[in-house]
Amino acid sequence: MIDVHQTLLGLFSRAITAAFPDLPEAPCPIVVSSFCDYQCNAALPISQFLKAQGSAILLTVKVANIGDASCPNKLNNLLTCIIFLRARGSILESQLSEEELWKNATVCFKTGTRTRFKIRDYLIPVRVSGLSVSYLDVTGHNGGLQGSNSSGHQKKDKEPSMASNIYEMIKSIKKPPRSVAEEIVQHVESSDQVEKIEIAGPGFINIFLSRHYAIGCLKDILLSGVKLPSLEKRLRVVVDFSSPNVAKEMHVGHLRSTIIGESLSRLLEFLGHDVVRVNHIGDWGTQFGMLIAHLQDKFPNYLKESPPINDLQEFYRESKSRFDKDEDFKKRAYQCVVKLQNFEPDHTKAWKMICNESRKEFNKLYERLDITLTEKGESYYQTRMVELVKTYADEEELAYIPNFIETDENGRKVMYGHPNDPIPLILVKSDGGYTYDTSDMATIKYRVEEEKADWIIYVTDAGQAMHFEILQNCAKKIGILDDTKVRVDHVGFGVVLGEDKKKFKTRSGETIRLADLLDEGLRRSLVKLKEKERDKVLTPEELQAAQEAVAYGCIKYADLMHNRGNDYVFSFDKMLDDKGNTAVYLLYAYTRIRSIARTARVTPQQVQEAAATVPISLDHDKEWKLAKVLIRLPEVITRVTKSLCLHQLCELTYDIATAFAEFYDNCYCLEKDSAGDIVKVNMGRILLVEATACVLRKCFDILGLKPVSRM
Ligand SMILES: NC(=[NH2+])NCCC[C@H](N)C(=O)O
Repeated sequence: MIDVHQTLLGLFSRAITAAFPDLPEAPCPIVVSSFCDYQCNAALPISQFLKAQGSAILLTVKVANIGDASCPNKLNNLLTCIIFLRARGSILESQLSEEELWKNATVCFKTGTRTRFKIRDYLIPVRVSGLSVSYLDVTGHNGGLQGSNSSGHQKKDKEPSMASNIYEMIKSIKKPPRSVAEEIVQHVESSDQVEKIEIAGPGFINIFLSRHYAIGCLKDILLSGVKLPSLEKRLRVVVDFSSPNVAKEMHVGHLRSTIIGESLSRLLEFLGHDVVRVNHIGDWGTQFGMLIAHLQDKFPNYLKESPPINDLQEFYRESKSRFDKDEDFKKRAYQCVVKLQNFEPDHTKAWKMICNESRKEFNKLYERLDITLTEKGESYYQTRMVELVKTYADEEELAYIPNFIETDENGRKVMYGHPNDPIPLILVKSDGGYTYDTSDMATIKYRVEEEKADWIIYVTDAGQAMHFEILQNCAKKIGILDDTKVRVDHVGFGVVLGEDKKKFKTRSGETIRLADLLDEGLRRSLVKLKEKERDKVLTPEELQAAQEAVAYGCIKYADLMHNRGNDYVFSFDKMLDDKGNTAVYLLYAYTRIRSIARTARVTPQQVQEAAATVPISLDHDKEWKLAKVLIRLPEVITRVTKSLCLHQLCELTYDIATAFAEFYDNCYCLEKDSAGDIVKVNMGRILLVEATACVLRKCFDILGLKPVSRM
């Protein structure tokens, strides 16, 4: 499967270059294209809007015939445009906050010439699916397409002046838009994907996707699976996620990191990258001093006999309270840290025991949620931290290298990566100990130099954004990181809230144990299944598989479907609803799809044979609509690779399920006689159904949902 959207933009990019060879050799963010069927043209207000942003606009390419027609035609250009920007503003997503978008939207509205609407009244409820906004490089520079701005690699400083120059050039073409459009269309190479191109109104280009092409594409899916073209360059990607802390509790924040990190890893693996999934657990640091000291007191025989610590969190609380109250204990705790950091054998053994207890708990959770991770915690970097500090923060050595590190008024060795950084990175505490910063600095060095990472992704709560920003700045400054060679992303996420919109806690105000949360999910999903009397229909094995798929699937999906930057409200009631955008709805859609071939008694073998000979049926509107959603998968994957926002893939998955539901309601795959016996099987449609199952399964796989055939 290829990214049709990109391909079409490439096609037009080349056509524009051919039609206007004098346009300067520079990337020019110009074109807005919409994958949309509706009538309204959004060109004018979008142009105004983008021009105000300093972008040059040549023309709007409207890719018609893809997507759905849910956008009411009556709305005028202006409204359409704003809905459009709001619905899928990939340009805006990374540049403008929602608030700024609204500000601009209003400006746009005010400068428009049409009737005034109360924009907000119209906008919010409209769901415009199947729209995309992209930059198009007019000149073919950079191989034709300018990546979206969200990758962070764009040379932002050059852009505005370049864009306005180009804008001037474009104005100097001095042709009416319609003849500009005609000229461009004349230069479009013939393409498999395009059925026809029409010029509409004052000069909008409408591209109609070819059904023949779509049929071929779906047939490929049936015959060789959902596959993407091979990568230009396979990257080594370190995804640092989950990363709970030993002995402290693993909380919902870690759950989010685990879910998002796992899905991102799956997505990047699907693309063909070499993904290293790292669990950077907090298994080092001063808290181990008190834990070891407490272990020695509580289980003096620990070296001979494994201590029965069954509640590690309670153990942590006990040692913490001793540490806070008892000066002698505190002193001993500090000595233990020093011994541990010097790898003294008995202390190392005690430390290992404590870590093992934690690890058992973590692993149970990973197993339940089907998470794959390799542990390489903070402790792994101990000798590298020593080395790092020696190289960059040693008093004697400092004479020989540029003076990056300073000693602050508290006697800490600190470093500013950028003069604007509000706080420094703390490499060495006043007592000589290392910090979270020190270990992350040593880690980034290790990942670049030894792990040979091309891309490092940190998945943590948004609260750590500043830490990673400063870390990157410092790493660049001392030459550990070259950000033109290594891409670094902090994938931040918001807080999980309870239904009362406050921090997610138990009724009595304690942090929720993740194992309890999963158990509760299982309990509730079983209740739901029983309400529907599924226990009477399914075998015990099927029932259990459904129960787990629903419980774990709904927790994961509820997390992933929200824009990760926002806080989200954890509600079992909402996530277990079988109507609306939930895992339950999607899982049911999948079982329904699976049941069609089963009812028709068409075997997988027969599907394969038919795929090679019978044409897939795409004549009916609803068939066509479903097909168009299915072939958007590569486009969405590309987008998520840039934004690292998985809700975009959730949206597509939901779009597929709803397009399928419409198709299913309108198009019979089987014809039955009055006795209920099948008299005819529409194989062309069965093939479409099976292709839908393939694409949906791929989406499920990335999102961590387990498809079940019966539920
Ligand atoms: N390299 C990193 N800093 N990874 C993230 C670690 C997350 C940390 N253990 C926490 O619980 O907040």
